Amino acid sequence: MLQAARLGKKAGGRWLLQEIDLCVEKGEMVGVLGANGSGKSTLIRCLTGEWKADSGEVRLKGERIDTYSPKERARIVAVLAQEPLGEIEFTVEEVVKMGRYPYQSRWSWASGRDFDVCDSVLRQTGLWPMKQRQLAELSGGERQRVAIARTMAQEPELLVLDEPTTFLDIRHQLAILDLLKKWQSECGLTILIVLHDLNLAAQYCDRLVLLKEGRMVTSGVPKAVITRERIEEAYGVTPLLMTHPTLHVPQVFLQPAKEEKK
Ligand SMILES: Nc1ncnc2c1ncn2[C@@H]1O[C@H](COP(=O)(O)OP(=O)(O)OP(=O)(O)O)[C@@H](O)[C@H]1O
Repeated sequence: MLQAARLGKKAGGRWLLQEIDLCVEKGEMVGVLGANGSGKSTLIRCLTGEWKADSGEVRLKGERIDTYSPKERARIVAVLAQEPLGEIEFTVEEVVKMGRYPYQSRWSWASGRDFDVCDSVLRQTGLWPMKQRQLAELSGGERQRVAIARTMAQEPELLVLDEPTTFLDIRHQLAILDLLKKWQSECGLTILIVLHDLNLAAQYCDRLVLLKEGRMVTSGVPKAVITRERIEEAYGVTPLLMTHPTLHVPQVFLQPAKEEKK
């Protein structure tokens, strides 16, 4: 579905990203991890064609990403950026309908299918009861759910999300990740997701990619990536690791720095 070879990005006279080789297979959920400033958003921007790479290349379904028109690309890839939706003057339903723009031409606005898809997405995301409300009236977490619903209405083959759970409480974090997982298994959706929560990443992702200072430290199944050595290397903290009692994936426990004995 998505492939990067020796990908690099430069800005302000330095390399933000270097030598990234990555392959995301159809139907996989791949998590991108790394400390603040390690290059996760830069990687996402280059992989989705928002930024042009300065070295290497990105291929989407075998074709170079820069050969797609924006509308062609939007029928394959939906992106949920890190910046939340602002307090724009639209209703929830209107924002979700914006997700249908790649399927509409100048001459044909919304069709019956566009309405059906939007209704189904509003119901699946629990937004149906608030569909007539103005976005400006919603909480940050509710607005985030609307943003996710808009990407779902786009019916992409590849969904790219940059920290989608940031503003959500634990119930809504799980609800959104469960919804993504259901969508992945029922429709063969491919997901690339930046997550700060290592435990959720281990629970939901098939594979993980760990970045440090713009380079890939390691990639692989959660058990291979979330190890004491790798976490220490990437984040500079020493975690306690245990295995999740039912899911059998690694889980990270943090501990305060020990005070020196006087
Ligand atoms: N347009 C830009 N010009 C110059 N430097 C940039 C630009 N955008 C990002 N950077 C720098 O590139 C590095 C990686 O930034 P990026 O946003 O990709 O990190 P991140 O891993 O997503 O961080 P966070 O977890 O804080 O969101 C940072 O040092 C950042 O300051």
